[in-house]
Amino acid sequence: MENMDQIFIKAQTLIEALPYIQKFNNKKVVVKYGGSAMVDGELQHNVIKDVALLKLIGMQPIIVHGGGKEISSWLSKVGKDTKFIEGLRVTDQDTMEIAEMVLNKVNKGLVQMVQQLGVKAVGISGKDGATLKVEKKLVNGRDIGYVGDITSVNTELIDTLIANDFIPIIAPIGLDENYDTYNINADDAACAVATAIGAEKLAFLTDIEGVYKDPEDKSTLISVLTLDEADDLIGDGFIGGGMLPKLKNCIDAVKNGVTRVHILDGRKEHCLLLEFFTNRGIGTAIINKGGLLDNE
Ligand SMILES: Nc1ncnc2c1ncn2[C@@H]1O[C@H](COP(=O)(O)OP(=O)(O)O)[C@@H](O)[C@H]1O
Ligand SMILES: CC(=O)N[C@@H](CCC(=O)OP(=O)(O)O)C(=O)O
Repeated sequence: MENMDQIFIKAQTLIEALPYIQKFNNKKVVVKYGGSAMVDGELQHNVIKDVALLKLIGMQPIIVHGGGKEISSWLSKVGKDTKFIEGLRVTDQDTMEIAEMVLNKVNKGLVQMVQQLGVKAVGISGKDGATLKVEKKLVNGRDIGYVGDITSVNTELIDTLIANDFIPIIAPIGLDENYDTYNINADDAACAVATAIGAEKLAFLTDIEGVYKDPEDKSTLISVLTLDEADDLIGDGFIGGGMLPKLKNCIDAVKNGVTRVHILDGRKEHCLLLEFFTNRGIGTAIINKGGLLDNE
């Protein structure tokens, strides 16, 4: 049984959250939920509970999800090799079909979890309502298949869902001008959506504490990165794998007016609540030089 001290600490935590709850009331926040932080069911339920809480206390959360690990696992089950170039999956037609099936499955699984908590959610992909239009993305001039570069975001469907109290849950698939299906890096999709809807916050949940100068050395975690510092880290080759598109998207999001962009460890219980509602910032915040830190 809880003693009075423990109950008092809980009450204090709620009071500490009050100014943030007021500040973010009715504000749109995009949560990019990466496949690396989806690896077990309990973890997913915890993340989804936090997002549902954001909604119930008056914020407008939008989830953009990945599922890269699950796509790779299904590709290997059917005996298909998978290859990444600069953090992007080389996507031929068969890979596209499997990626779409897996992302739709992940999407509906997340919808199910939100609904189970008594909060309304609708799962869509970028194809629905032509939300995400793309053109073929070239990597250093190289064609890597059906990988889309977002050319426009039609926010009509997202806005309608928010206006009707649903949490939109978006899978990173888009259509090109010929209505062909394209695979979109989920970080690209989250950044484009956050920018288009004028989100106040964008939080990337991944499987690492934040950006490290040296990922092998846990003492090199960077808590705040200005845009110039982030550019330098990329230029100096400190950033690899899936962190590369993520950090590039953080830079773009800040440049395009999203004031608070964070990379958080989605494996850490309640990382969203800790970042949003306490003055103990966690993970890496990417800010404009001179920009306010999240919880200032
Ligand atoms: N400098 C760095 N700091 C942090 N992570 C890095 C860095 N360089 C490469 N990474 C890798 O990027 C990964 C995160 O990207 P990714 O696996 O695509 O996540 P998600 O599926 O959440 O989008 C980390 O697990 C880490 O291995
Ligand atoms: C083009 C491209 O790379 N698309 C990604 C889409 C899913 C994704 O980005 O998932 P995570 O956020 O879990 O990495 C892929 O096929 O893996």
